[in-house]
Amino acid sequence: MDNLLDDWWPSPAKLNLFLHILGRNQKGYHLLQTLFQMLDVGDRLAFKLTNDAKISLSTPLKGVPEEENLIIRAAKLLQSTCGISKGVTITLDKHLPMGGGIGGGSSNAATTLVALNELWNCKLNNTQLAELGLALGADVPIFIHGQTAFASGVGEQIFPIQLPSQWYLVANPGIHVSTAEVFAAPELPRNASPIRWDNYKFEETRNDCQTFVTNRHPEVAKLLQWLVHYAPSRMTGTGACVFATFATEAQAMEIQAKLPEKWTSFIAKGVEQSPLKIKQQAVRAASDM
Ligand SMILES: C[C@@](CO)(OP(=O)(O)O)[C@H](O)COP(=O)(O)OP(=O)(O)OC[C@H]1O[C@@H](n2ccc(N)nc2=O)[C@H](O)[C@@H]1O
Ligand SMILES: Nc1ncnc2c1ncn2[C@@H]1O[C@H](COP(=O)(O)OP(=O)(O)O)[C@@H](O)[C@H]1O
Repeated sequence: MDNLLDDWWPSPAKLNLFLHILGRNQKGYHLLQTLFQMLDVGDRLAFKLTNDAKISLSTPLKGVPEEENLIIRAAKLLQSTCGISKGVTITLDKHLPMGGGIGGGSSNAATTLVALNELWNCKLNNTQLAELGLALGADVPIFIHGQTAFASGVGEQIFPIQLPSQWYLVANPGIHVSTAEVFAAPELPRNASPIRWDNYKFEETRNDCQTFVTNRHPEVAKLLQWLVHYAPSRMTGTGACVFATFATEAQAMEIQAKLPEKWTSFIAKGVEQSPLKIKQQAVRAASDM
């Protein structure tokens, strides 16, 4: 792990170990039950404060205009909410595939809110930060709380849990799936019965977006068929990434070594507390000293 007090702030990935769609709210957003598994790997961001009010990103993302980048949007939202006169230049070290269902954009937004809350001394608590973050994306609150958790509502009602230690091989079919496009599909099932968290078993759950996405994108179906031969596997979020579950890192590495080269992949450990939460606690402890 990086030095907890260096300039980098982690921006980890998540998996949805299952995703059930229960219905829709008045705004048309889907009401879900899901299990967010925090991972120990992801992007990282660094923040250099400036004395003018300008907010900029020194590492633009291809295909994402600066004003639409969730990092810039998060920084501007916090700056205006807290009446901050300082600015910041942000550096993004991007590793996570975009549009993969592993939450990269939402995680980047959450890391920006958490880091700048400390660096600008805004003094918001995590509940307030999560409320702000929800305006940027449904997945931002879970990354602010930074804990593996069951979630309901649009993902903002969070119930942290402990899972047995697990390793994941996360594979990318090389395509980008739009969340908005999946949720706009008329054929998506939207009538799941609520499950009780204390009865959770992976094999009794599913991802309600998976059939639609695998029908629409045969490459996701092929990848899933390949992985499921070796380990329990499923699509995460609205895709396109797929994960396979293992008890040890060595088992995950063994299957990764067999994965056809056309599919990229990474191995991650499932963690109870995200690297961002651990960094936030370390920075707060250091400033209390
Ligand atoms: C479905 C999930 C599960 O983790 O996965 P991925 O996007 O990571 O795959 C998320 O809740 C996604 O959250 P996020 O990616 O932040 O979505 P948003 O930007 O808020 O929404 C994009 C669009 O998807 C639709 N949307 C999103 C979330 C939701 N619960 N119901 C919806 O109908 C809305 O049309 C919205 O305009
Ligand atoms: N900082 C960012 N990182 C990644 N994607 C971003 C970012 N800011 C805006 N986006 C936009 O959000 C979309 C979804 O990205 P991402 O969160 O990685 O996927 P998903 O929601 O499927 O996990 C991207 O295709 C991109 O257009």
